[in-house]
Amino acid sequence: MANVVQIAVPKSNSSIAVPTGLFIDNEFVPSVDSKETIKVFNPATESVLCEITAASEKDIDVAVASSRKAFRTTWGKNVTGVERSRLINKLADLIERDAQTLAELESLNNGKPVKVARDFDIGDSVGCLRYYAGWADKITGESIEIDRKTKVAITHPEPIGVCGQIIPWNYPIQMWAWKVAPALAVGCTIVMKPSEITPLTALKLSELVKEAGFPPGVLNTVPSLGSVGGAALSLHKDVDKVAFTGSTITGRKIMEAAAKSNLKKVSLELGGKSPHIVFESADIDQAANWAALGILYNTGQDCTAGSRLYVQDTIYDKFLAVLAGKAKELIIGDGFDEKSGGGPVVSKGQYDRVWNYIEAGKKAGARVVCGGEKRSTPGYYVDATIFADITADMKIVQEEIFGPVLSVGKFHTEDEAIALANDTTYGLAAGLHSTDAAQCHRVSEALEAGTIWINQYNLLYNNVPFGGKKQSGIGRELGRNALDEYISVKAVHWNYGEKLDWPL
Ligand SMILES: NC(=O)C1=CN([C@@H]2O[C@H](COP(=O)(O)OP(=O)(O)OC[C@H]3O[C@@H](n4cnc5c(N)ncnc54)[C@H](O)[C@@H]3O)[C@@H](O)[C@H]2O)C=CC1
Ligand code: BAL
Repeated sequence: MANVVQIAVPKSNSSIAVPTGLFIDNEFVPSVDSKETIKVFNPATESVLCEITAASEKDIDVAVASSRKAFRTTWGKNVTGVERSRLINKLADLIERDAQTLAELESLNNGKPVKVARDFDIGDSVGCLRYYAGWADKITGESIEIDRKTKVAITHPEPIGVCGQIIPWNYPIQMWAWKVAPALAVGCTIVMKPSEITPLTALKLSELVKEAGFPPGVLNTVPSLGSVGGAALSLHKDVDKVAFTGSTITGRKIMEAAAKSNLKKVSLELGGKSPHIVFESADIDQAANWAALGILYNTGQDCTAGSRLYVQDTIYDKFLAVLAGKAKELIIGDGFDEKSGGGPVVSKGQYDRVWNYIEAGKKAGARVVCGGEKRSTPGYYVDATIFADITADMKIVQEEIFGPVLSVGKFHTEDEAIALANDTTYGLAAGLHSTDAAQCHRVSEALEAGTIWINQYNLLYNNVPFGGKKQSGIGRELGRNALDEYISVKAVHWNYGEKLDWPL
């Protein structure tokens, strides 16, 4: 297999050179013991883009050993926060320099529009790296008073060690940045396993990690099947922490593997079935804009997708009509077409999964307000689909779909809205629209979710923590809180004056 493949960029005469090997010790290398490859597809055309090396369990061992060596020698506690900050900022600069190419590659592999990948995913990722670069030299411990005459305790926030990072396919670059930035800022080393569905930008970013000047082994990249590389990382006895974003079912497997192996620290950012409530006092046009964004952004392939919408009965019909109009306005099309606001879903597997849910919704008797019909052209496209008059027992109301499929129901009282919203095993996010300030406060207090949006939806900021309650996850990403996920606090007790009388 070629070490580098050239991937043609549509509507241009250019191509993007993508390394196909495993990135270990700052070099692209073949597997040590396997000839397995991963076929990478373009979801807009259903065609194969290239084949890349699939890491085996032995390759994971090699990558972990390399990251351990770097942790003990060139990174970890061997490098100052100022230097870590400088390197992370340099990496951010290089990503910003290559934003257009990275966005085109992201679009080719994931389907999302180039402009969305460039201006949102990559723009946000650069900001994320810079935010954590700012933290790198400000991670301090404290001195704790015990007895001023004799003793003090000092805490040292130490990097936890070698981190396995397992990321999904819905935001391949952004999830990479959310994981990599705080880990590097603290001084951890990383074995990154991108999704087997979207590994290309993680490989391209690895070139920039080397160019930025990070020592070999600080960040290794090992594309692999989840059941091979992901499982091996989770079970590895020399991995100190696994950070994961993906499905709840896989999150559960990772926790089990951590428990069975070395009790490594685990942080999980999992699925959701997030409720979005519109009260009668809301600005209807604005609430409809946010509700449309909530379910259609990234073609609904978003852990925070506002996939259950509850509208007060007094405005239900009017709101549905406005919302359906907004949903039809968004163009879901080719990622290289400037007019597209959304692309295809990521894969044949995801396409089939989403259509199974749409069929289940129809069968269960939910009313189709818009969408719900397949296109006859190639590409894994799913048009915005809104189901109304839902009931709580329907599969489309209970389960995460991860596509542009919205379930809408009505409520009469505030208490009823809260009960419907919280009737889920998930707890990632929730939204509400109201112009009654007391109601905004009351309802946001009552909603069981890690993120609540009031009169907006789906906006996240690098300096605000993000994560789930209930079965949506453990731990927090973004903000200062994410640093704690990569830190092990050491307490040093220092005696400079107390004499111990013996025996007791
Ligand atoms: N919370 C989120 O952002 C995401 C949620 N999902 C949900 O999961 C559904 C299924 O998508 P999948 O791609 O199958 O998700 P998944 O959770 O299986 O995949 C996410 C990552 O986990 C890895 N993985 C898979 N099995 C593993 C294992 N046994 N041990 C360790 N790592 C493993 C995969 O290789 C990938 O890198 C989606 O339809 C969606 O509902 C999927 C991706 C992201
Ligand atoms: N939108 C938050 C990141 C995620 O979907 O995984």
